[in-house]
Amino acid sequence: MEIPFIKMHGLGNNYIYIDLFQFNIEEELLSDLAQKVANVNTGIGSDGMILMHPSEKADLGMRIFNKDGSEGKSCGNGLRCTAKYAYEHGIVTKEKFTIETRANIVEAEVTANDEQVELITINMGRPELRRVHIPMMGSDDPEVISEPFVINGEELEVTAISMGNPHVVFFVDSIEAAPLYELGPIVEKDPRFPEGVNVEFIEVISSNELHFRVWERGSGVTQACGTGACAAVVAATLNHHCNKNEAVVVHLAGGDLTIKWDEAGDVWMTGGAEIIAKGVFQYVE
Ligand SMILES: N[C@@H](CCC[C@H](N)C(=O)O)C(=O)O
Repeated sequence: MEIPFIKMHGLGNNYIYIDLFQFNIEEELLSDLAQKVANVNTGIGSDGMILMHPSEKADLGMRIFNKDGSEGKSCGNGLRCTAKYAYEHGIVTKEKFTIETRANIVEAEVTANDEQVELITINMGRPELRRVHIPMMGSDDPEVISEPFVINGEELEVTAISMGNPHVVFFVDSIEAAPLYELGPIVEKDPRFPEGVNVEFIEVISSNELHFRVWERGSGVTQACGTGACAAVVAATLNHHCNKNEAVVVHLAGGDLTIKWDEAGDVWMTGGAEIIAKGVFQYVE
């Protein structure tokens, strides 16, 4: 089967996008297709696959599949890329519009110059702090803020948050020394997270600046994670390192995002998105 695709990235977090306004794929093929396109040796190579589709509830919809074929519920970098593509390809005709994900409906706003989108701001909605909704097992505390967490025989502290998808945040003294490859895969699959978890390490530079690295559920180390950057700022605020209503620059491996958790409780993410390539994938089931 010949499947038209677009490859896009947000700060290096790259996905194969399929425009389902133009083309349709059977549901039962999606997980296998995601694994095949993402394979760098026998496919195109990416962090996963994203579908952009018509929606009855919003101006358009987006679904994200990780590299291992599992489906995530939200993707911050994917939302900015989807917003850029939708505006530049006439799926939407206004600068402000809505996108439905499996987690929620978000509001996107693009800043364009000569019809080319330069910057995208997404209102990602409210973080979910309740343990049962992250979900995370463990103590009876209803929220997970600086909770002792023993892993690999070491006692660490974690803050856990859902941004529509689960995140666990570790504060480290130096981002260079963050045990990303050592702890990332173990924490992702730890039984305390029944749905798995995205694992983030943060070094606090100041109340307006964080360094950030991520091990993503279903994809491993990526250059950036938009929902992860939002979770990082929420975690840093809950731990009194950052302040509500103040913009925080998050330095990810692939570039910077600006995140703000406002007084009303919504988390705003601003950053860029790029189209890399368009082509046709030869899919063999
Ligand atoms: N890269 C993403 C998040 C993708 C989904 C995640 N791995 C999950 O399974 O929850 C982002 O930019 O937010």
